[in-house]
Amino acid sequence: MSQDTGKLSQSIPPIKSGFWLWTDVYKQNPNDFLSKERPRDRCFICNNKYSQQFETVPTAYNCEKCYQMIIEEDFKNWTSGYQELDMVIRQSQLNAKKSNDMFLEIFPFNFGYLEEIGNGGFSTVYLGVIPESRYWKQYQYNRVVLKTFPSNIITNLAKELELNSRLHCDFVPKYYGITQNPDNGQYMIVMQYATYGDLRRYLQSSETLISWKYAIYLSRWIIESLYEIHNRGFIHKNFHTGNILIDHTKRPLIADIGLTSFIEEKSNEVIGVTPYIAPEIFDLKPYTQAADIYSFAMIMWEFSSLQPPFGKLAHDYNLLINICKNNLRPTVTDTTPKCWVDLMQQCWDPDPKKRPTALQVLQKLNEWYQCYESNILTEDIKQFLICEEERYKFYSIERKIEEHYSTHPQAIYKSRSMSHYISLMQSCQIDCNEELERRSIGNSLNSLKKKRLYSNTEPEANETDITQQFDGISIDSHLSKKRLYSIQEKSEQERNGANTIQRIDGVTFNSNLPKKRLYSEEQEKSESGTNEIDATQQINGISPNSLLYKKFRRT
Ligand SMILES: Nc1ncnc2c1ncn2[C@@H]1O[C@H](COP(=O)(O)OP(=O)(O)OP(=O)(O)O)[C@@H](O)[C@H]1O
Repeated sequence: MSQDTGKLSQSIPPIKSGFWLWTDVYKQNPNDFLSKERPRDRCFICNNKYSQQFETVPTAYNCEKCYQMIIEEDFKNWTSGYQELDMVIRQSQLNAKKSNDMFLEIFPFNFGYLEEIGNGGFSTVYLGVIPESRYWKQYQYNRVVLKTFPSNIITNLAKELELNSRLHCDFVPKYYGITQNPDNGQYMIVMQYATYGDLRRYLQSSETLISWKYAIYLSRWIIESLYEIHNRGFIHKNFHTGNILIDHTKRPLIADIGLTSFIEEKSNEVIGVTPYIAPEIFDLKPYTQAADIYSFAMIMWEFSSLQPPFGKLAHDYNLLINICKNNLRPTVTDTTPKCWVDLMQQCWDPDPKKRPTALQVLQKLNEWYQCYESNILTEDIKQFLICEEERYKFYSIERKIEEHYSTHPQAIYKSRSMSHYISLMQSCQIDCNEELERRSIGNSLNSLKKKRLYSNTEPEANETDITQQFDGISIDSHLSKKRLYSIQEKSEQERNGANTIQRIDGVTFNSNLPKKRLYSEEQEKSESGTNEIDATQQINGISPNSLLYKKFRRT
């Protein structure tokens, strides 16, 4: 048997075992096979009484021992071409105990006409018809989704399959196995087709105006699914409305579990859709489940506005800086009940520790849903009812206007690597830290001078921070602004411009320090021989064009 060839064995020989015995009998006379006369309490192969009945379709009521034997016997007859993939498929087959348990297999590439129905950051998604497979009968002729997987990340495919089989439950789409396109060698996942596509498109589709009641219903399912994921110790890490699928019963399913968990192993690799990524992730803080809650807040906002977050803005470095450093969040719409806003705002709190857990959000949404269902008019439900009407009036007109959905050409809702932005932010952070460090040295050296400066003001009372901004990045320096100001003459402030903006290498530095006043103190200090460091800045070794700096240099 060839391993790691990158080629799926297309001609899998039939095996002479219980499977084929079973399928042969079934093929010849399915009614006979399923007839009542057939002893249901005995294994079809060894005829022994079951200790534990196995209901998996391929074995149809074999005992565990025979099931295991048949499965293992068949291992030598197929390969995906990759050992790690084979391992995952084998394990899923051994683990399958009930008919709806994950049972992965290799499908021949014979899915009829493939219709492209979507594409994400890394895959293209097609709709096809499942062929007759080696084991399964029940899905035959059903529509399935084929999702491409670049062959250079076959480990991801194995990981995604493994995680899906480990997580297997009814809130993730069912995975049936893999196939390979013989024309280009591309591997594809064969998975359940979610009839209504992804939630982003579903919210925007012209036929459905999602009422608040339905928004609560859907978000309750979504958070319950997230809770299940968290409860199993996972973090989704790429939670956005493109990865939430709506099945034929209009229930949400959480997709892309495996890919996102895989990212965990590459410590610095952050992949996702900008508006849904929690700000702390850009600060290279470790992923926690609270990051998923932040993403959920964006999904809540999407329910309220029927638009993707930050759709009118370019998803660039500027936006990131505003989100991470200025706590920029999407604007709350008028037709959103206050209780929804409150919960959403808690979920997008910049401090991950202050965000509620999935369970807490679930409890809240459950409470709303139950009250709504039973017409219990709590204060929250009254808010929903008022907004329901407003929402209907507003969106029935607004949604017809194309502009409502039009997004900025640089608003990107496909997952992509954030490494570039993270390095940019890190280098800026380093500059800022260096500046702070420099200042703290300066401050301690300044202590003598400050004592003198403050001597004619009240102690502590006027203590405050000076906030400086590098293009929106706030740096709190622990200088005493008010104190400094209090000894400042107003006219002097006006003359020298208290708010000095310097632009260095495209980075705006906005210092509120009264420079001249400081300078005069600096000058005194310099003259007295102390190594004074001023309140102006040096970034990346480029000196600002400030009077204070120049004068200081001269001294
Ligand atoms: N099982 C499915 N049923 C129906 N539509 C699907 C299914 N899987 C994916 N799609 C559609 O294809 C789109 C892209 O798929 P998917 O999100 O899995 O690709 P991706 O490359 O992993 O995306 P991402 O950008 O999130 O990484 C989805 O947003 C959805 O519209």
